[in-house]
Amino acid sequence: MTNQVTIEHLSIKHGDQSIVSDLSLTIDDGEFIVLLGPSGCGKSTLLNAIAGLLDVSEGRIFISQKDVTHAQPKDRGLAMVFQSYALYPTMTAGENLAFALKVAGLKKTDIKARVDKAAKILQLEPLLQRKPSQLSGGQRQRVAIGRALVREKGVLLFDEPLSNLDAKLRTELRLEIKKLHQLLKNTLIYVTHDQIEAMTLADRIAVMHNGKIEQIATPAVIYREPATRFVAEFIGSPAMNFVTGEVSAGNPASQFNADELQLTLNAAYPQGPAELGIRPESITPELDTQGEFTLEIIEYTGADCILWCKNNHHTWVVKTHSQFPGKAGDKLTLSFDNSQFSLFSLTTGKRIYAN
Ligand SMILES: Nc1ncnc2c1ncn2[C@@H]1O[C@H](COP(=O)(O)OP(=O)(O)OP(=O)(O)O)[C@@H](O)[C@H]1O
Repeated sequence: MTNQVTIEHLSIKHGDQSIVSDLSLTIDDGEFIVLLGPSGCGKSTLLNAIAGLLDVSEGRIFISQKDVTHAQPKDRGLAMVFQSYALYPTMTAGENLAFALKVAGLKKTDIKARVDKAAKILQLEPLLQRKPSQLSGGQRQRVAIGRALVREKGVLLFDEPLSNLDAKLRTELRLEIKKLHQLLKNTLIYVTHDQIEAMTLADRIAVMHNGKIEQIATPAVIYREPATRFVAEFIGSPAMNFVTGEVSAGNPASQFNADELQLTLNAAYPQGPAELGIRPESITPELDTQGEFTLEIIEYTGADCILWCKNNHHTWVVKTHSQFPGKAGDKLTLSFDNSQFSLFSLTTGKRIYAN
């Protein structure tokens, strides 16, 4: 049986407020999908609807080709991991892992086999006798993940599982989740507002905004070819630079003209007003006493330097190597990579593609 998840024209309301509207999405068997978006965009609402924890107003949800739109959570063929762990505090880690299987009436030997297997995968064997209060945050979350694994469901849902952990533990557990997916190949739907988590874990990222999916694509496509201005600005740190101007004809390539920038593009694009977006690492700085840009601030981050450069009242954020010799007040020339940029419509915010 394949563990595909299909969502068709899903709408969810709270009172008369629309939280998710007409959303459709197909998640392939074994795929790792991350739902990413700013706070309040509806990610958890969508996940909870898939889990069966809230009612949907319109639309259908299919799991493994079965219509589960109105099915009980336990009958959907999925298991969920929550941000808050939700472990039973009076039970040991081992009892927490076994609990749902006991309730489901599994034989003792089967329960032990499944608990032992999950404990081995998650390196929980030495901790099985401890209560949650005797575990660290990372260990508790591993128990919570184990509790979902022992149920041996084809679809796993994760709701911001790492957000209660400190940065180092988050990185460690992120890797464990990735390994886990490579090993088990479950279909995995993972909610986060952390773009590093999304970029590193996902086969495809669904970027959400106001209850809709703005773009669903591989991390590389989301980063290099954002479909909308919103996605372009939301993904990447420091954020993409934007400048409003005019695309004019040129043969074979168009020209982009703004007060702050004139750039010959790499191909012919539809003429007219547009917004150009360019990532900080697609701009190359060079010290030049005759340069038109002034270096206002230089930030050293260890691996890189972030430069804040000004011309015509516009500030450009540039990412360069950590050995860059400039200092505040220096004059610069900036070279803009004309193969690594995005153009957006000023009216719709949608990406403008070459003719
Ligand atoms: N029970 C509820 N009643 C009314 N409004 C709700 C309810 N639950 C959520 N909302 C609203 O629905 C919207 C989406 O919430 P949701 O929790 O899905 O967002 P999210 O993208 O997961 O955000 P976060 O990252 O902050 O968890 C928010 O505006 C929220 O205020």
